[in-house]
Amino acid sequence: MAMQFTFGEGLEVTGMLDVANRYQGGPGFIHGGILTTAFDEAQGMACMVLRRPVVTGHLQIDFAAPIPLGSVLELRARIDGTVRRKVYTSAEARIVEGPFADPDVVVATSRGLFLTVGAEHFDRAKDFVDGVPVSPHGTSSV
Ligand SMILES: CCCCCCCCCCCCCCCC(=O)SCCNC(=O)CCNC(=O)[C@H](O)C(C)(C)COP(=O)(O)OP(=O)(O)OC[C@H]1O[C@@H](n2cnc3c(N)ncnc32)[C@H](O)[C@@H]1OP(=O)(O)O
Repeated sequence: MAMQFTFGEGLEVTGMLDVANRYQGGPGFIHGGILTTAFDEAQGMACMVLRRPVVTGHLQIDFAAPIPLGSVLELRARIDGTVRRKVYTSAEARIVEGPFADPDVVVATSRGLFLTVGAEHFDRAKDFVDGVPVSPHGTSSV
């Protein structure tokens, strides 16, 4: 998605997303799944301070306002707390450039539970991680 991330003071991470035309859902607006992916990325990135791999266990998005194509979204994400392997995160999105830009208005929010995992979690994928997965028909399955 080519998001740009910066690590601020404390535990907050800021991600920027250009809402490109290819991210369209309904006519003129971002697809909800794209916005969900952006939150997943931002909140996953916020977990990097733990210096352990994490995966998303649960993600809950509140779509508060439509987000137009051509805008620039700022997502601020952070860790709210940890319990054992559970990492509780949250994030908000604001339109900071382009159509409907207003840095005081939160257009979407997210709460996510991430789980720290060991290397064995990804070991199971080692046979198909080297390159694009291929179907039995020899074509990309992505
Ligand atoms: C060195 C640094 C590396 C950095 C590296 C670079 C990173 C650069 C950032 C990139 C950012 C990308 C961010 C995208 C990240 C994905 O998109 S990951 C892909 C999507 N997610 C997945 O594929 C996960 C699939 N699910 C699973 O593999 C397993 O269900 C999980 C999540 C690992 C959990 O399984 P498990 O390890 O067996 O966990 P389990 O022991 O059952 O439960 C542990 C605890 O979590 C709770 N729990 C587990 N699942 C859930 C759930 N879904 N809901 C609520 N509670 C749950 C349990 O109740 C339990 O709670 P406690 O008993 O401790 O109170």
